[in-house]
Amino acid sequence: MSLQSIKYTRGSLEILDQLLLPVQSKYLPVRGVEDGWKVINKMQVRGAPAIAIVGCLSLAVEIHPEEFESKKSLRQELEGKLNYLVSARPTAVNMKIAADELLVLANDLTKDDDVDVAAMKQRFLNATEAMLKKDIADNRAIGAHGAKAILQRVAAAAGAPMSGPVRVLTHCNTGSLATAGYGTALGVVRQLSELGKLEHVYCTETRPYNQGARLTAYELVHEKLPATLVLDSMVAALLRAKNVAAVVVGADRVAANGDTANKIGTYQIAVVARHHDVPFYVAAPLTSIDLHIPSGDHIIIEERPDREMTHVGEHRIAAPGINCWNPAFDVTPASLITGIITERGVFKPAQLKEAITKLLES
Ligand SMILES: CSC[C@H]1O[C@H](OP(=O)(O)O)[C@H](O)[C@@H]1O
Repeated sequence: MSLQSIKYTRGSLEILDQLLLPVQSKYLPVRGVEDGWKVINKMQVRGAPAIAIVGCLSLAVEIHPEEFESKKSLRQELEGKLNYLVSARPTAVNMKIAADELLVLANDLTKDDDVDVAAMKQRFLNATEAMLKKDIADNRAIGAHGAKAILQRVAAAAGAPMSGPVRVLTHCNTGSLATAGYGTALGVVRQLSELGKLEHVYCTETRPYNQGARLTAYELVHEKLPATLVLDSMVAALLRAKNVAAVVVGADRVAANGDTANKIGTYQIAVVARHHDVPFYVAAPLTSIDLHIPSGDHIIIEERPDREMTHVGEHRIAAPGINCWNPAFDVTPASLITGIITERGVFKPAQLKEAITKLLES
């Protein structure tokens, strides 16, 4: 069993085909941007951070063997292919943010007379490769901030100086299979476990792609964490019966006001959590936060093929001819979010824009 979603050395990229998990662990070669776009669009690799990393590394492996006649021609190639990669899936912002940052780098290097075209290509390759280590470091920081925030919140609610082990609920897959490693919301779960403070983690099935049943359960079993799979329809009954201390989920795009687009079903979990007075946290790196949009109303929600709902593999489970609505994400309003856990700290939605702006300026 492997939890490494991405295998990369300079000139070579492979991704773990997540459509085959948990039954088969198979790596696919990604030889360039066309392959990168396809494996992202087909969700053979998925997860907001992993999408950006695989997209950018697919460009890196494509340009690695190429010689460019000028910096201008290299920059033009980079811009066209980065924009193409952004189109693979519209909701997660990470690929767009990565593309914008790499284009700023390409423009700066184009203008720098002390940098020749070979050096410019090397600098670009270095920048894409740095995303792998940075993502894992960010996730460990998210895990630490998130575990501390949840334990402090639980202790305060109990009027106790410290919290004992807690039960948490998570949705979809936000672990090593959605990132370069460790995970975001699942990174918080891992950190709680490392602190000896994880009594139990519940993961939802997450229909129709079943990221929870197929991927999160795979990760949790692999690491022998105390975990139980629940159906998406069980969340209200779970929060009523099982003393869940907190909900922690991932994000695909967080708007400036804290509204958060995440896997379909997240919104109704947040509503149920509010009804049961269970704190609801979003765990997301700064690379998932889009300060360019004021609210969740501006987030494009990807709609995916009906077949993802009507079939499980080759087996039809829905009546032929029935209409389907298959949005891959929904938007949870900031009013239902207790805190947004990032690698730079935990922020209330109302604090987010000012706090992140200051961090980005510093
Ligand atoms: C850290 S992954 C963030 C996010 O991405 C997943 O969506 P998908 O599986 O469609 O790529 C899910 O919404 C996770 O919460």
